Amino acid sequence: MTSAPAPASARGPVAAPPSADAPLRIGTRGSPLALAQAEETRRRLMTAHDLPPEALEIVPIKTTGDRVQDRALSEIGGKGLFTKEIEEALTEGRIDLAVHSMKDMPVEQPEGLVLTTYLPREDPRDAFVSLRHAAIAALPQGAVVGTSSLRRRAQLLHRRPDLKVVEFRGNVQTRLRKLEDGVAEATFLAVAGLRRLGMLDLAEAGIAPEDMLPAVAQGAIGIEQRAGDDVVSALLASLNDADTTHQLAAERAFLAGLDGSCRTPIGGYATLLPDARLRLRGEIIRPDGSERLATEREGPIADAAALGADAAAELRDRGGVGFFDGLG
Ligand SMILES: NCc1[nH]cc(CCC(=O)O)c1CC(=O)O
Repeated sequence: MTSAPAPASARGPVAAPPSADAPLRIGTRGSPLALAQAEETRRRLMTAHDLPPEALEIVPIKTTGDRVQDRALSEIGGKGLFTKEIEEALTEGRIDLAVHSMKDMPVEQPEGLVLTTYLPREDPRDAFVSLRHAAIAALPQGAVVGTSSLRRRAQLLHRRPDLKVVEFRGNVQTRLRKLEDGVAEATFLAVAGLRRLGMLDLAEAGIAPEDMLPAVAQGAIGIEQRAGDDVVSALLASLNDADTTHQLAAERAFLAGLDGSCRTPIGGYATLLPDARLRLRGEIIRPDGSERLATEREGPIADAAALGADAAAELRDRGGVGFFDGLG
């Protein structure tokens, strides 16, 4: 027996808007930065749908990356460290959507989950943070710099092979204390994170992308949901930023083409041009900074992903097998 396609409401009565009794649950990491990003998402949903704050519940979730504080992130392994537990909660229906720093998101999502919404991107640049020095160029010979990012480490050593890089983990407050304690002369943080935390005054000016190419998706917040959850899709639809979507399509295709993970120093940043075009800059750097390979693509935004994949293929060929070997 055949039947007509099920109407959209076949899953039950037409969903009521989120309310204090049945709030929309927003999953996030519990760090101050992650909570600020979840709050921004909540504010945007409240404004877009005229909802009271109680209709949107923020649910903090601890991830492996939050739990493991004593080892370098690159040792524990790859991307997904900050997303796995949150995605499990989403799949199991304990939350309705998840807010992520796109920089920490693997290029592929687990079965049944989709990234549907990018908020307007914040400043993508890295910030130089130091209590004594104004910029990288002002650091004395042999100075110690703290970072846990393989990309920043490799980029820095490429420019300044004399510097010594030490592992620097923890949240912004922890890292600042380390600077005060003299563990390092300087560190780097994303301008976007500092701004969202209201701590931008800590940083000297952001570093121009020409001098330190940002990580793929740095500064962008993405919202993940269950595929086919029409209620959540409808609530999120008006929040998506088209420019950010095009930038990330190019950058994430570039990362995917390089099989990027936390273990690989990769920079990728796309900017929009007039006439619906886009420019992607990408680079790979050996972990010790000894070699940097860079490329650029320009084309219509409709080809964003193809431009990213093409740039990655070029660098893969030029770098050859083993380019990323030799992690210190
Ligand atoms: N890996 C941690 C992380 N993930 C996203 C940000 C910053 C915010 C952003 O890029 O949107 C940070 C901290 C930092 O790099 O300073």
